[in-house]
Amino acid sequence: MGTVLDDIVAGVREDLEERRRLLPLTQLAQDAAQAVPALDALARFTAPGPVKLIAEVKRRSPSKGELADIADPAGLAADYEAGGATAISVLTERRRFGGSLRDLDAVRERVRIPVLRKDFMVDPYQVTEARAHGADLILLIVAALDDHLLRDLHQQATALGMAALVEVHDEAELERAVALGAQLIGVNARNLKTLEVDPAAFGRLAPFVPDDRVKVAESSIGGPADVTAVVRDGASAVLVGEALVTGGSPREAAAALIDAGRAATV
Ligand SMILES: O=P(O)(O)OC[C@@H](O)[C@@H](O)c1c[nH]c2ccccc12
Repeated sequence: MGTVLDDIVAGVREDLEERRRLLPLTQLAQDAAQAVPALDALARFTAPGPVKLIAEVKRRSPSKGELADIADPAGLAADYEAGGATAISVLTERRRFGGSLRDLDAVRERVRIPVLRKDFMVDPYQVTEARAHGADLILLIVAALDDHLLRDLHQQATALGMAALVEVHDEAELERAVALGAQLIGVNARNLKTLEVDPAAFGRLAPFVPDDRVKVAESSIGGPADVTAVVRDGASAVLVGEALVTGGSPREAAAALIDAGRAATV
């Protein structure tokens, strides 16, 4: 029996083949070459200052179902930016997360900060597609990739001027991310194979992330207290979705998370 991750990736591949039929890679590559140049996302994450917030445009999730009815993803992203976010993550996976490249386009047009295409990247076509739609960053999930593909997609992203957030959930995956030379390493508290959350994952893995890499705590950050905890454990960035889309003012919620990080750093 396959894992949840296997199921999600199978659906992603089907959707991808349909897009590839409509727009062959050669044409997509031209779009990528003509896209707005990528911002230097890595520089923003390594800059001094308090914890960096990656704020996510997230409509639904396989574990929680519908989270928020987001009528205006660009407006939401603009609120995050006004609240001090360093980057916007836009889920583009359709079947389980309700995302789309349309959301990515809308956000890209509105904000001036780096935009992360958050999806299950398993094919070079998707990386070119990310750049064609103006992404500055992509997510690479180590659990979904063998070493060969991980290396190829990482290299391709870099060649296109993008940075990669390389996501791990356990020690073995972390070793692979470090060996790859990943500069942005995300520890996802959620195991994508089972959807279970392990709130201690970041604290356990962070000591093994070399200090010259950016440590990102991902998932299940419910509020300022959780930011304080991961910053004390060494996080220099946090990736937050649900708590921002289900709260009141996204701008104030974003600012409150960053404030908590600031307080924990000093
Ligand atoms: O909504 P949360 O618990 O704040 O989580 C955000 C983000 O970490 C989560 O959406 C995520 C992390 N890694 C992923 C990989 C694929 C899809 C989604 C994700």
